[in-house]
Amino acid sequence: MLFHVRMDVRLPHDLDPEVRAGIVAREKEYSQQLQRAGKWPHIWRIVGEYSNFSIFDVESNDELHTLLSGLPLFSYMDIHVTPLAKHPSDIN
Ligand SMILES: O=C(O)C[C@H]1C=CC(=O)O1
Repeated sequence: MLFHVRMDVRLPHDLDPEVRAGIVAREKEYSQQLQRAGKWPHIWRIVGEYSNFSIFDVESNDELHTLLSGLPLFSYMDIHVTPLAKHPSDIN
């Protein structure tokens, strides 16, 4: 199942810089692990924003929720999920 996910990062401005760097480093490792596993096949920066558009390829809503709620930045993000279905005009 494919999902389009928008993540808007909202880190507090007064967060300790070392804590922030640690969370961001763990987020990168977690994200790249899921990308290597094929669960997170696309991630794009939204120009001018601390936000991304991503595509997740998972077995179920529950799996997506588990993966998203495991993000080290989870409590610092607004996340919007859109389930995707095959378009009838898609030739692939
Ligand atoms: O920077 C972001 O968009 C937030 C987050 C998603 C993956 C990652 O490494 O950081």
